[in-house]
Amino acid sequence: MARNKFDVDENLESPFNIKHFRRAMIYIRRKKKPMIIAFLLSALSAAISLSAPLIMQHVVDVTIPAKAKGALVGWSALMLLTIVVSVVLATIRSRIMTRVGQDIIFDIRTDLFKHLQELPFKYYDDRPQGKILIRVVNYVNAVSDVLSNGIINFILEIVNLIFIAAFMFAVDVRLSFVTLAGLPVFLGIMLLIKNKQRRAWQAVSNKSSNLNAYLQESISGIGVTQMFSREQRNEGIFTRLAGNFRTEWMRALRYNALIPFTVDNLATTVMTLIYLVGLLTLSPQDVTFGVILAMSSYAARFWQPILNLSNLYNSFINAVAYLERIFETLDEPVTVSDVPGAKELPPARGQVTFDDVTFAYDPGLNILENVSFDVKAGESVALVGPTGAGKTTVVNLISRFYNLTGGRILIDGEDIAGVTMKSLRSQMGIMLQDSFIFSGTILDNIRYGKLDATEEEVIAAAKTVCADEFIREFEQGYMTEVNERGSKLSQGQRQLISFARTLLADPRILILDEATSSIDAKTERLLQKGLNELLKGRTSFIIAHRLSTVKNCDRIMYVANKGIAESGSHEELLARKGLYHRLYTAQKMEA
Ligand SMILES: Nc1ncnc2c1ncn2[C@@H]1O[C@H](COP(=O)(O)OP(=O)(O)OP(=O)(O)O)[C@@H](O)[C@H]1O
Repeated sequence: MARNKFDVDENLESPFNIKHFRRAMIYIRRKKKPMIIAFLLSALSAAISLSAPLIMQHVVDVTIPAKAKGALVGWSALMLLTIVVSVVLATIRSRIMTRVGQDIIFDIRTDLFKHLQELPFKYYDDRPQGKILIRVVNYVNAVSDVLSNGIINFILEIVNLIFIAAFMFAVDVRLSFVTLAGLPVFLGIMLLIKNKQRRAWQAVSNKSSNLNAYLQESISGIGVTQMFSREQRNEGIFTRLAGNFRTEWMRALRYNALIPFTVDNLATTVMTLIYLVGLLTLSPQDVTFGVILAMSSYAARFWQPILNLSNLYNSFINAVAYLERIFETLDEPVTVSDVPGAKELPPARGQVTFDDVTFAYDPGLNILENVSFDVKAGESVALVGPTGAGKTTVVNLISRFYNLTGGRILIDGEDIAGVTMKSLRSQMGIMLQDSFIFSGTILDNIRYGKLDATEEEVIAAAKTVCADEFIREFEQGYMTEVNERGSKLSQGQRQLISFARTLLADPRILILDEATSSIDAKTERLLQKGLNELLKGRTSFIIAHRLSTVKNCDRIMYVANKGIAESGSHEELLARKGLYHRLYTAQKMEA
């Protein structure tokens, strides 16, 4: 059951959690060196630019009244130099930090992808793909700047603030307190909106996730949409989801905009107060024009880092909404994995035993109950039965795509729960009805079964399963580029490629799930020869609705009522005149 359908929001985690940032530090710490360099460059650049008001004060109060033209030129040149140096330093820092930001994106994304590759089928069963994609692509992008520049700028703005305050207090203590008077008001407003703002950004992340999920689903199902002329209806759904996103975005921005608005107004009020208090206390010994000028410049500078800090705070709040989703994915347990001390499954002979196996996808809803059977090495077994009876489930369990609810599955007497996944799956070949084709050449796609296979081996495998002929008909032959999911190829062609891929992998246990259903009768007859080659000496499980394709199997198991209702050879089952007999006669009559 899909836990997070495209129009169902993912649960919001309620309390604000600083642990997400602490955890993000793992990525940031790896970039400690360039970040320290960037920080020092910024601090230097800030300190240099801070000396400008002091120069200005000296020029207004001393150099100009003394009419010292030479000194004036000297001070002007120094001022220019401070500007040039701070710009150069800022540029170098920006280069370093862009790289750091990209490195952090790279690291998080690689970790996410690695983890996603290990997550069990159950994880993918439960959520729309679009909601997974958005985490790896968009969310990681969204947090990169905060985790790189954001951190540096945060420290820098604090240092900047301390510097400015120190310079300010050095010039005039009274006027400095006037400048600080706006701070409590500002902090009060921040505290008031903090939680609402965070929830608003969480809602934005949910709505963009929903939108993405629907978009992804719509693109995947475009054929069905057009066939059933559902375009208008889908457009309506999309518009609704896009509208939800817009509404939440606007709401979140309202909170964000409130902060600079407050800062701007406070800064203006403070400046006015400085002029007012300054002019009221103006005296040649105490508050000179130079002091007022320097103080108003510092006051403007003092509120600038506060504005920057509040903008950074906005970005942090926004990033938390994304970080919690990213870490949630990284924390998703790999429930189907190697147990501690898992051993290698030795090269298998191929005996498969189900020992009292019970299985449920969703707790309490058993699909198989207390199923036991034993398949000898090299035996070919057909699984037949009504739709939804559990045939695919049986073969998915042999490959350990899911954990059992009860019982054991043994290969050559070895419980598959105790062997490494790699050693187990490398000995199994699975061919599904929807053979997946990756973007790349046909050659690459076949070679997927054995990465070090030579071109000759690939061609030999293709020949065995009768794929060689159609591949050569393409202008580029084996080098023909196919798109993701193989949309350039017919379903049957995709299956033949997948047959070749599996043959190349040379598995001991073979699973064919409706693998021949899309191949026409003529090709299937041709393929039968290849298929016989493929099956030779291997244990095989063949799921097929077309009974004509499985009657030669050593054993036929009729899956029904949460277990194996009938088992025997074609002849035996026909003689029994039970479920299989009924199904077979029904199909014969249809033919
Ligand atoms: N990922 C899943 N999550 C929850 N339930 C599932 C999942 N996959 C299958 N099921 C349910 O398990 C039951 C058995 O499904 P399974 O695919 O094994 O049947 P099948 O016999 O192979 O069917 P078919 O002949 O149509 O391919 C069905 O009732 C199905 O609804």
